[in-house]
Amino acid sequence: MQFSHDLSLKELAGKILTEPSLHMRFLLEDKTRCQQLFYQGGGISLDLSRQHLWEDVINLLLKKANQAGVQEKFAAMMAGKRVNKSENRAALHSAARNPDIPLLVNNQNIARILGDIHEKAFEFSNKVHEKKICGSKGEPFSDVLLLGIGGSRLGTQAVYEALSSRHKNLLPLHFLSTVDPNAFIAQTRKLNPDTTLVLVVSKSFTTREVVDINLSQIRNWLENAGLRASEHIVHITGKGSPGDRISESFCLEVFNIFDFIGGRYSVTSAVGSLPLSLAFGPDVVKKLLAGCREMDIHAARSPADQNLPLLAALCDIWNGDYLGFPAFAMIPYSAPLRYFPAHMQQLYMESLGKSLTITGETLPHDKLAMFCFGDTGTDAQHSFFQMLHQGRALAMDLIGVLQPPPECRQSAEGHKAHEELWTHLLAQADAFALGRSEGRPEQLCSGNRPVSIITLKNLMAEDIGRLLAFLEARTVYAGFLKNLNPFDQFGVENGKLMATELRRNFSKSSFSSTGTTGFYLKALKDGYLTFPNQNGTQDPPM
Ligand SMILES: O=P(O)(O)OC[C@H]1O[C@H](O)[C@H](O)[C@@H](O)[C@@H]1O
Repeated sequence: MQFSHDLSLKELAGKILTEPSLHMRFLLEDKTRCQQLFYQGGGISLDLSRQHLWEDVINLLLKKANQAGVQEKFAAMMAGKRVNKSENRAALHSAARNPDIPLLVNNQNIARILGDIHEKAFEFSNKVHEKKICGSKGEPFSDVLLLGIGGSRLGTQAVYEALSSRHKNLLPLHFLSTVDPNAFIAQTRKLNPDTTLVLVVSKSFTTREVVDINLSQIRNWLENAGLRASEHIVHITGKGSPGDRISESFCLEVFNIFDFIGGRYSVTSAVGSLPLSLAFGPDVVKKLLAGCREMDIHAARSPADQNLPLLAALCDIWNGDYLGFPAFAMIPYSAPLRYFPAHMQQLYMESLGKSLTITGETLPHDKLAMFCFGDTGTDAQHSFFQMLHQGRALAMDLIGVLQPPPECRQSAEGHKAHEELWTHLLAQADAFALGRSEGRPEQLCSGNRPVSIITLKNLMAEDIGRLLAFLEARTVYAGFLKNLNPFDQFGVENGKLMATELRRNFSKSSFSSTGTTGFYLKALKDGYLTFPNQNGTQDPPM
């Protein structure tokens, strides 16, 4: 790429979109380039060869990272500095996986405090498994129902599903998040209240859906079955929250989480360690934490040009801010990873969905973070991939798992299925990159879509920990590169405030709310029988 010397990232981006010789199909012919863009670290690999990258671009991106001081900021985060400026808090999710290395913040060893809570969770889980803690009728627990939403549910569910494929499930976990009564009915229908342990996970313990509606429905469900609800309910909540200051007559046990670990970063706090140790036993959780720790160390200590989460974040900045891709799709070619895209949606978009920098500048529209969405392969190929091949171009993350499930060792069909899965992953990666230049006009594909391939060795707890911590560190690095605060979420508050006002109107039967909102409130108040209409009059009952 001779001409690229002395050009800025913006000028290079302009060339990429107009210069035919820079099409991915030519870049991929350069084997040395491909080797250089294949990275390993923290127990995973990251293949950036199908990105619009070559040495000069990488160097300019690394220079940008250096100027922004992102590695210093990352180190400050891990050391407990108050990197969450708007809330004046530290962001110490990494301390939750490193209990043996003291981390002193305000004369308190935070790592030990978090480690002791894990120990308490492990002890509690062991007692449940040993049937020393049972339901109020004396029956051993057979199921765990987790009430929680957003960061208090998504990460744990993603990890639970992933671990279920390789680790023995001692107790099944069920999840109830939304306030929709259909969800409550569907979940409780399949559970026996006598043998159900309920974990209420809410950092604030003020989230209406969880602690006001679903928890009271669950209490009634337990009490109507003749049980003492308090002996079936455990709180996982913020230190000092309303759920922490509760008397023993209300719940069996309280496990604390802290304001220095945000919800979407909280899987490796008690938010995940208690449900996951109930589900798989403490040893599996310890391995999950060890996998996270390995990636945390890689993310904190590797030089920038070998640092996988930082390189992935730089790629996000390059694709979004310079090349103008509006979104990236995360596609795990692995059914057990099916909830990771949902977890990443919250992690990435709640962390980076902001337009004001830490220093108060407004980001221009074309510098806002990309959307993130996803689904599993090969299913996604048969739903929305058509658009990605020939419609609006996006960036893609394809995630593959090297080793097939152990059951496949004895089965030729199983091996064949695993190879077929990888064939699809690689075929899609190449199809997005190379496109199709021969055939009828409607068959042509322009290609040149950026794709990263992330590979895990297996789906053991350590592998899942590495992936989890990689996604977290990549998100944090992207936030630091954009000079955003990746740890607050004030936008979410606005919807909550609006709901408070509507709830008030609803209870006063006041239907003068904005626009058509009053029509809906009235229709609901009228007994759910009619569609809302403009006149406030009733349509005939359905
Ligand atoms: O754990 P809770 O306090 O119930 O909060 C649950 C969720 O609430 C809000 O929607 C926040 O935006 C999320 O970050 C948080 O994870």
